[in-house]
Amino acid sequence: MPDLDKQQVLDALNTVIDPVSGQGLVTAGLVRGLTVSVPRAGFMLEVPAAQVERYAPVREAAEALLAALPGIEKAQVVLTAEVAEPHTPRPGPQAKLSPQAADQGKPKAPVATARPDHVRHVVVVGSGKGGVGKSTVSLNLALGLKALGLNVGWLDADIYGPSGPVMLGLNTPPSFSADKKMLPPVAFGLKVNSVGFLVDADQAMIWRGPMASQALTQLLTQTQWGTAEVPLDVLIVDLPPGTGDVQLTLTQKTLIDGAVVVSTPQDMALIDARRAVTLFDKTQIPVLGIIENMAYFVGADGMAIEIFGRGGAQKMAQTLERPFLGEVPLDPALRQAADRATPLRDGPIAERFAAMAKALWSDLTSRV
Ligand SMILES: Nc1ncnc2c1ncn2[C@@H]1O[C@H](COP(=O)(O)OP(=O)(O)OP(=O)(O)O)[C@@H](O)[C@H]1O
Repeated sequence: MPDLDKQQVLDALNTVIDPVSGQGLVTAGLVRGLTVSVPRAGFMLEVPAAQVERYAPVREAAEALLAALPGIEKAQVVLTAEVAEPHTPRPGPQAKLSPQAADQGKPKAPVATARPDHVRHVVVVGSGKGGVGKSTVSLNLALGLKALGLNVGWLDADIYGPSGPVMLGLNTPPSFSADKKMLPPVAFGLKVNSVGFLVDADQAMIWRGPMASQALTQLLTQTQWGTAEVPLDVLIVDLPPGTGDVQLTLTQKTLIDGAVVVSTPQDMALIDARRAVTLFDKTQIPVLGIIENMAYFVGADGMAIEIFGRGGAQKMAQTLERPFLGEVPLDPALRQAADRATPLRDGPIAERFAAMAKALWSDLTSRV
C-alpha cells in the first residue's frame, strides 16, 4: 500500500484544536516528528510541562484521527512535556536576531540537577560507536557490582536501541509513588529503569536532542532509586552510543561521578572511543576505565582467535593514561544470556566482570 501524503495528514491534524491557543495543532506548532509510513503513523505532541493533563484528550483525539486514516493500523501520539513555551512566534529566515536572542528561541535543555536523590555514585557507560556491546558490558558491570554486595541500579538510557527490558525479561514498566516518582522494577537484584518502558523504540529514535536529554534526565532524577534509609550505592547508566548533543547535555546537566568507555579493538571503534573520552574530559567527568569488548574468541581447540585485532583498547588506555579495566572475549554465552533474559551470574565471564567491578568501585570510592 502506498504511503499517505504527509501534507494531507498535517491538514487533517490541523482540524484538532489546541485548547490553549484556539489554533489547529499544526499551526500552534505542537506537532513534532510526524512519521507516516503505512501501516504506522505517529508524532510527538509537545506541550508545556504544567499543561500535560489538559492535553490528554487532545492526544486521544489526534491518535484517533491518525488511526482512522486509510491503511493505518498502528497510530501513536506521544505526549511530551517541553521546557520551552510553545506558541512563541518562530523568527522567519529574514529576521535579524543576535546569536544570543536566536539562542533564546531554541528549546531549552533541562535545568541542571544535582544528582538523583539517595544515590551515592552515578557512573555512565559510553561508547563512541554503536554495536560494540556497551549495553552488555554495562549490565554485566552492574551485576558485578551487585555481586560485591552493593545496592545497584541500572538505567538503560539508550534511546537508539533500549534493550534493557528484553535483556532482563522485564515487561512491567515502573509504577508510581504517591509523590509521582517512578518505582523501578527489580531484576536479578538490580533496580532497573529503561527508556524502553516509556515509549516505543522507534518513537524514542526521532526525539530531537533537547527532548531526548530531557527525557533521560527525567528517568535519571525522577526514579526512586533509593531511600534515605537504604540509599543506592551506585547507579550505572547505559548511555546512547555516540558523542552528540544528547550525551553532552546529559553529562553536563547531571552530576556524574565517572565514566567507563567500551570499545572493540577495531580501529574504527577505537577512533570513536577516543571521541567519547574527549567528551568526558570536556565535561570534567573522570574516565574510570576503558573496557575492550569482543577482544578475542576461543575456538574449539582452545586457541584464541583475535577477530578484531586484540589489544587496541588497552593500548589506547595506556596512551591516554586512563585505567584499563580489562578485556571481555567474544563469547556466545554472553549473547545467549541476553537473548534468554538470564544474565550470566557465575563462570569465567561473570568473574571477569566482578573483577572489573571491584576495580571500578575501589577507584570510585577513593576519589571522594
Ligand atoms: N562479548 C560478547 N560476546 C558475544 N556477544 C556479545 C558480546 N558483547 C555484545 N554481544 C552481543 O552483541 C550484540 C550487541 O551488543 P549490545 O546491544 O550490548 O551493543 P551496544 O553497543 O549496546 O549496541 P547499541 O549500538 O544498540 O547501543 C548483542 O546481541 C549482544 O548480545
